[in-house]
Amino acid sequence: MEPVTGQPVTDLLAGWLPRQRWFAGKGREIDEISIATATELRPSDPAVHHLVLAVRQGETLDRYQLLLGMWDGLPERLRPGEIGLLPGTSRTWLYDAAHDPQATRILLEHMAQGTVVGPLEFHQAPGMEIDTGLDGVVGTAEQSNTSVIFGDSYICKLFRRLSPGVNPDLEVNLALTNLGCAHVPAVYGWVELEPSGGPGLADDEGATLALLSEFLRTGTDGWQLAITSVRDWFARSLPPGTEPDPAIAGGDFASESERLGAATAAVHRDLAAAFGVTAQPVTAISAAAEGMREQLAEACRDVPELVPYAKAIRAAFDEFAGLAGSPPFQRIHGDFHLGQAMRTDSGWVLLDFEGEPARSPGERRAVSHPLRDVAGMLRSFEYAARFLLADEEGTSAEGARELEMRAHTWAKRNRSAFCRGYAAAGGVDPAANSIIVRAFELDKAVYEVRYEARNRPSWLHVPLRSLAHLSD
Ligand SMILES: Nc1ncnc2c1ncn2[C@@H]1O[C@H](COP(=O)(O)OP(=O)(O)O)[C@@H](O)[C@H]1O
Ligand SMILES: O=P(O)(O)O[C@H]1O[C@H](CO)[C@@H](O[C@H]2O[C@H](CO)[C@@H](O)[C@H](O)[C@H]2O)[C@H](O)[C@H]1O
Repeated sequence: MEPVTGQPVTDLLAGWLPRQRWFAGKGREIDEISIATATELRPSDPAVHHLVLAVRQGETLDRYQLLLGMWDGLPERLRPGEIGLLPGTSRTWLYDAAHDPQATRILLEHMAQGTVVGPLEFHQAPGMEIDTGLDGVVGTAEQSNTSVIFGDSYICKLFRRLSPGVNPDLEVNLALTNLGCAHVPAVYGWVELEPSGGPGLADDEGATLALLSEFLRTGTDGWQLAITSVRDWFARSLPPGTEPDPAIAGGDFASESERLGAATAAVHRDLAAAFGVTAQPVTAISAAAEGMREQLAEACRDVPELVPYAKAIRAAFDEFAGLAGSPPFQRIHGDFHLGQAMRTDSGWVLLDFEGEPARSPGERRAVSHPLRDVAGMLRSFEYAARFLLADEEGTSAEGARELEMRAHTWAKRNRSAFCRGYAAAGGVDPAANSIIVRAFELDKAVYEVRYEARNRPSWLHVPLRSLAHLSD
């Protein structure tokens, strides 16, 4: 294989990276890319190298992983991963080998054998046996990383932006699998970058590179189920004089929401058992409120559309800060929304315990109030109910009012059902802690405003519209 570490390759990657969904530094200039580690996994036909790229953007140094494939003449089936022609050659193509079953199978083989290749440590979970005879296909879900699905058996998440230390998704899934929790996918294996994995690394903690989990063959993600229900409710014609009640819609989702609430409480209970519960000093709530205020100030600087709501949001944070007591904090999901839960034939399964992509590794693993997850899911019901409203902008004022009212009734019904299920299964009762829930919801909506402005500007109206209601 030709050298993969030269300037022409990094120049090519500098053009390709910002076009990737998973690249977290969009909108900021790339000052420098260097190759921190390059590990040959296969010498030829196709050659496959595992790369850790160190990407400097201003003060920020991020690390990303890439399975880099190289072919003479790229076959059509690998076009989705095309990076470009290796400069100085006329037919040697570089491509993202996550799209190549021949390359991704190597990951399974190494995990099954528990091999160490250079700085890469492959692991098979205790008591599991990985079938290495399966072809991998890149998943099509909207996601922050890249997942490769192997037959009906496994899904392997390649963490793209590497955070130092063990990734909480691996840490939590492994701990809950060991406890026998029925609401997370079983862990089959993982890959780690050993500490001090090469030049250009900002730390010496190593990183989790990949997580191989049970593929939930019968699963449908909660977001898809919820928006199907919303669409059904929006399309339903109501006989004149009928009270608009989403319970009568064919696609009513409330009993699923209630079961999802119960599954969330069960996962919180297992997280507390696995990682413990820590009584916080009386200052914990005011410290959390301070974090919320800081995020709000930064978000207002980044997204001016948020400014009109800031005063009311700050007032809710102040009310939260004034609460007395020392709440028990514990590990939580951290970025809980409908897309992070799958309904399978045996119930709800929670996914992706990585926390919010924009938070620091320390924040993602920090203990917090479990109602923060509840608030995350409540925001998601708002999203599901409201994101379709923008599509209806051509409708009359009366039609728009009707849809707004339907969105409101759908969200209210499903929010209540989720909270009911959560409390009935032993979770902290959201209804009895409305100041806390409201502050966490507003904090999440502020995060979302920033997230949407950076990643999906056409969705920015969704959290902004909610803020108009929430900050009333
Ligand atoms: N174990 C699994 N079985 C089936 N599908 C899964 C599984 N884990 C994740 N998915 C699908 O992949 C999507 C993205 O997964 P997620 O862990 O949230 O990735 P990311 O952290 O990259 O956003 C999920 O919304 C779901 O549709
Ligand atoms: O799933 P990720 O860990 O990548 O989470 C990020 O992306 C989510 C969107 O894909 C984003 O979630 C927001 O949009 C969802 C609808 O697509 C909605 O259900 C959520 O409530 C809303 O927060 C999440 O915030 C972000 O961290």
